Amino acid sequence: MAGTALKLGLNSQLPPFSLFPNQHRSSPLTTTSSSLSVKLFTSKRLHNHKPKAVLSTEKRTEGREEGRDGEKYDAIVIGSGIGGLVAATQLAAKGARVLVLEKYVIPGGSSGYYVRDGFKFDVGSSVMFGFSDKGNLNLITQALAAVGHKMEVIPDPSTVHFHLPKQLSVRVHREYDDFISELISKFPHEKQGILQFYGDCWKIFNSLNAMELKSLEEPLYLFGQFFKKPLECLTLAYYLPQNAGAIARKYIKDPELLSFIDAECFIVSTVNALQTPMINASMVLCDRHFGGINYPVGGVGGIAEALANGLVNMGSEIQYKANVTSIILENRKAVGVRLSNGKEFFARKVISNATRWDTFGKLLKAEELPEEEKNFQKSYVKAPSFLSVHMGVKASVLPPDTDCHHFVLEDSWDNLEKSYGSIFLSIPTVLDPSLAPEGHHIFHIFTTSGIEDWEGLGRKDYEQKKETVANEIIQRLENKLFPGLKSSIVLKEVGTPKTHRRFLARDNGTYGPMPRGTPKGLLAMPFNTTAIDGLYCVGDSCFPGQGVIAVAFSGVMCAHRVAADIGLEKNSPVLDAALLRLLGWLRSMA
Ligand SMILES: NC(=O)c1ccc[n+]([C@@H]2O[C@H](COP(=O)([O-])OP(=O)(O)OC[C@H]3O[C@@H](n4cnc5c(N)ncnc54)[C@H](O)[C@@H]3O)[C@@H](O)[C@H]2O)c1
Ligand SMILES: CC(C)=CCC/C(C)=C/C=C/C(C)=C/C=C/C(C)=C/C=C/C=C(C)/C=C/C=C(C)/C=C/C=C(\C)CCC=C(C)C
Repeated sequence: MAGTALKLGLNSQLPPFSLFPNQHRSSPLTTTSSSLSVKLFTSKRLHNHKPKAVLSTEKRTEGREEGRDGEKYDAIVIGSGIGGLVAATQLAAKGARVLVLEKYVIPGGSSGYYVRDGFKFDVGSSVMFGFSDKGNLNLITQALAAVGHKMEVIPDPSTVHFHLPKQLSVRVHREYDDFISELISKFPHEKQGILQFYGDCWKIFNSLNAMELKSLEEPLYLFGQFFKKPLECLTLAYYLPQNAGAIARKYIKDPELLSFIDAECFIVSTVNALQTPMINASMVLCDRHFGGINYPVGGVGGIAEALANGLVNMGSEIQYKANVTSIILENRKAVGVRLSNGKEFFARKVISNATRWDTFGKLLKAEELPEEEKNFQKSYVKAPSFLSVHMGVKASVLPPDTDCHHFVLEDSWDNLEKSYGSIFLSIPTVLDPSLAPEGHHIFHIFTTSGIEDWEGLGRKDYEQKKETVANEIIQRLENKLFPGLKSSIVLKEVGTPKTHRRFLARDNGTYGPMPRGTPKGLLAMPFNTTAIDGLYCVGDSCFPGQGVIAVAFSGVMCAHRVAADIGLEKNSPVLDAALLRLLGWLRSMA
């Protein structure tokens, strides 16, 4: 096997991840061969699979990576975002032999990290759901446990502090009663409506939390759950096609409170409540109080490192700098992948953690877009990307008791969904000071921004525009929350949608799918199987959508469906065909 073999440990010296093209540092890893292989042959395979006869021609064998024992892999996963890694590790834990191919030099994708001058920055969100030690929805804890890892976490006393028009300030406390009391104190005339709306969210959350979470595309599991938990399943089926905004309007009349619920939804879906599926809204609006928001010690990047490490410990592999450029089809069945250096790998199943736009627009570019994907693209568009500013600041700029996460929308609710309209800010050093040099904090600021704003500019104009737009955002934060912010900055790096596109390999740098109009809840969202036999998708362009916890669930679902298809889990081909047809029909109704 080409490439350098190395062991990935939690404390391994990984190269700094950079979202920033101009300042990207070279690292020891970047000077080695074109694809790095991480292997550890410690655990025994739990089963044996016969290789498929279709791989026998000379041309196909040339450059083909043979698996250990001369077998090919059970599954290849394209990309090591949390969605891809959870699918891979869950499969490995079930006994499959998996190969993960990652374009970049470290795992994690949007949940990666990079280091600059002693500051360790999370690339994407620092708000972590699913990390508690109770219930069924702590999917990150469970994903790590499946490969023998547990991370130390720091409980966040609040999820987010909202700073909204007309000086409306709401802190989402970890304790549900504290949050509800604060909200009712701002809207006393809507006490009943508030209790009813959030009460409905709890009904859904409790149903989700009562279920064993596996693939909704696997009939034996799905029918089993209906049999074991009929009420919970019917509750979920009832809410599946509904959106949070419509339900909020049943109980609440005050437009400002409805706008607040829009903001609650916007921070997780980048759309307003009327377009946010009720199941997704309930998941986040309740889990933040049930399991709470918990920050992993050492930063979010540790999750992907631990999963990659666990994967290798289970006898599977991950290769970095492995840029998949196409999925190999044979008789319209996905049988392998080809890298930019011409190398080919073959497996029984191929799982793409690239977005659906990248998977069907680039990796399968020769293929006509399948009907199901056309329908997906009719229902969903690419959400805008982000402008992100990572800063190191002097600690003195923080007022006492500053919360870790903030959402700022100053003047008008009309700006909520506009580019640069609202500002997200995370200060993870409030929870974990080890991420910055002593006496300093990290500010990770981001705001929605479309790629069209950044294209067609010369190098100098692009750099200048980054500076101008970032400074405006910083000025707004200085005016609203942190007097003296500008003069406290010791390090600043600005990433644009182009940066996200380049380093995360996401079409237009998109944050994920966004409904084109008012969706029927989650009904139109595709699961993991695709119209191409042998090809599965995982990540945020699959059910249930954006969010680290959401893509972790898509990874769990994908691994279960793939495991059933390769005989590692029970399956029933007759029921499979019927359920997949039914689900396809339901999606076409949405
Ligand atoms: N700023 C942010 O907060 C931000 C930005 C974008 C996405 N997100 C969130 O991150 C999560 C996305 O997780 P995910 O698991 O779906 O995906 P991901 O984008 O995190 O990871 C995909 C991985 O696949 C790799 N990849 C893509 N194409 C490849 C190819 N052709 N060959 C090899 N590797 C390839 C990428 O390098 C990346 O590491 C979602 O929750 C999303 O909403 C957050
Ligand atoms: C199939 C049929 C037809 C029927 C059946 C019925 C049933 C049974 C159903 C079931 C269902 C289920 C199970 C479902 C599930 C779901 C889930 C789990 C979901 C989840 C979700 C999640 C989410 C969405 C999440 C998200 C999150 C996010 C996005 C986050 C983000 C964050 C950020 C951005 C940050 C912010 C920051 C600041 C403020 C600073």
